[in-house]
Amino acid sequence: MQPQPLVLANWKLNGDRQLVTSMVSALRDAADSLHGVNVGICPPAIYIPALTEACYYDAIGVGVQHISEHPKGAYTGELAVSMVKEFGVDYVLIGHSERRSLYQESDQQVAAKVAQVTSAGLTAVVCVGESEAQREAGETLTVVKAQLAAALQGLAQSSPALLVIAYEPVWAIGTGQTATPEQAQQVHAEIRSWLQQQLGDAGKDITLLYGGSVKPDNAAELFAQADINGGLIGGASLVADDFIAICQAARG
Ligand SMILES: O=C(CO)COP(=O)(O)O
Repeated sequence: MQPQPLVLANWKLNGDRQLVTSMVSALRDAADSLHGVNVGICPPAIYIPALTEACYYDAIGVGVQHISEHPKGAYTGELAVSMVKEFGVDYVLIGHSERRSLYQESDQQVAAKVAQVTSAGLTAVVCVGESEAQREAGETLTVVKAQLAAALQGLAQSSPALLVIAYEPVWAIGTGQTATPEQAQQVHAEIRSWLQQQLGDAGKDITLLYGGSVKPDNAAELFAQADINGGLIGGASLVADDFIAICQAARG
C-alpha cells in the first residue's frame, strides 16, 4: 500500500506570528480540498506554541526544524525532544543540507537525533541529498545511501513507521532548479529499494518526500511519480495560496 501523501512546510528562518495565523486559517478554509493529504508546518521553533494553539482543532501537523542530539544538559541554545514534545510537535527535521553545510551536522549526529526523536514517539524526517559536484562525479547514490545508513542506525530500536525520508538534492534547494520528475523518481526508487533491503516489507511503507524548488506548477508532476509520496517545501510554503496548491497536487 502506498503511504498517505505528506506535505511539510519548512519555513527556515522566515515568517512571523501573523503568518502562523494566516496560514492556519487559509489551510482551514481549504480543508475540503485537502482530504487524504497529511499537511504539516515547521516554523521557527519560537512560533510552535502559537502554531499548536492556532491549529488546535485542525488536522495540521506541527514540526520543528532542529533539535539537540542530547536529552538535556549544558548545551546553550539547544532544544531537547522532550521539550518540543510537550508543545505538541509531531515531526522533527533532521540532517537538512543547510544544517549539514552551515552547522556541520554530521551523520553521527543525525543517527543520535533519529534515536532521540523516534524513541520519544515523534516522527523523524531525515533529509538526504547530494551536492552538484557529487552528482557530476556520479556519487549521488553513494552519498544518499551513506546518509540513509546513519538514519537507520539511529532507528535501531524504534518503529520504521516513525521514519520519513526527504530527498533534497542540494543543487535544487532555493535555486529554482528543480530535479526533473524522472531524476527525482530515479533516486526515490533507489531509496525505496535500499530501505526494503534493510528493513524488509516495512521499507515499502516509509514515506519518501521530494524537496528542492517545488512550486505549484511542478508539484503535480513530481508527486505523480511512483515513489514520491509528497514534498518538503521551502520558499513556496511561505505563501498560503502556493502552499495550498502544492498540498492539493499531492491528492493526485
Ligand atoms: O530546503 C527545502 C525544504 O527543506 C527546499 O527549499 P526550496 O523549496 O526553497 O527550494
